Amino acid sequence: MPTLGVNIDHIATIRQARRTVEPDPVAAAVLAELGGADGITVHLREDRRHIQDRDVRLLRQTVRTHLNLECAPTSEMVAIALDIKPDYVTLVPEKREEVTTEGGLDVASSIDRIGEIVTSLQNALIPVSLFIDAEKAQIEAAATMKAKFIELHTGCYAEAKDEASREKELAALAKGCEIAIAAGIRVNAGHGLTYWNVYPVACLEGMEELNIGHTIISRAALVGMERAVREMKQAIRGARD
Ligand SMILES: CC(=O)[C@@H](O)[C@H](O)COP(=O)(O)O
Ligand SMILES: NCC(=O)COP(=O)(O)O
Repeated sequence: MPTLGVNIDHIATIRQARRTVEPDPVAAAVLAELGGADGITVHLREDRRHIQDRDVRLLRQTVRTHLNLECAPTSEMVAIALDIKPDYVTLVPEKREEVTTEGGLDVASSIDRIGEIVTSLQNALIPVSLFIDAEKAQIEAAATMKAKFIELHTGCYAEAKDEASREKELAALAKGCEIAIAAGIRVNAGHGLTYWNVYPVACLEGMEELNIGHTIISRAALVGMERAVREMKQAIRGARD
């Protein structure tokens, strides 16, 4: 079974909605690890819409499992990664106006530019994962760059509208795993996975780690609601510890 990397971006989304100090993603990472997370993932976006530089620096010191820093392949982000030294870096595409990551990184069209970034990070002993679609040309480009990992983008699978399309997307992910593993690349996957659609992806041969965020943070907000209200009632009564 694959391991679970918990993406805590959207704890920071809630904090940034008020530009305050709570909820703290660093505290969320500790709780995620207590719950069994095998790794912590954060996406430091260029527009800093959720995770902040301070979060990544503190997480580097506090995460006890492994820290996966997702970032765009830009010189600013490479400099941050080289300074902070996460356990691995996942290069992802980024558009300022998008609501969430749309599609995988097109590494096949930028072998020289992205290959240089992969080499500089891996020379600094930071393994690189490339967040790509499960397409042969993209996987072969990742192999050319000698990236240690790929992360297969599961968004199309997650958004499939009917069973036939979901099966087609799952088959593409399975084929992607097969091609990558044959090329000596380790395989992770993520984006849009939920409690309801995760199992078939978890069963794919050779899948190492699933990075999951939004659905876990959403569920955490709901399963914690009753207790949070009870604690506020106690606080109003002056009875909170
Ligand atoms: C690359 C990826 O799938 C995650 O980083 C995801 O995008 C979560 O962050 P956002 O919600 O900011 O897109
Ligand atoms: N790389 C995918 C990720 O970290 C989490 O994506 P999501 O579960 O928030 O869609």
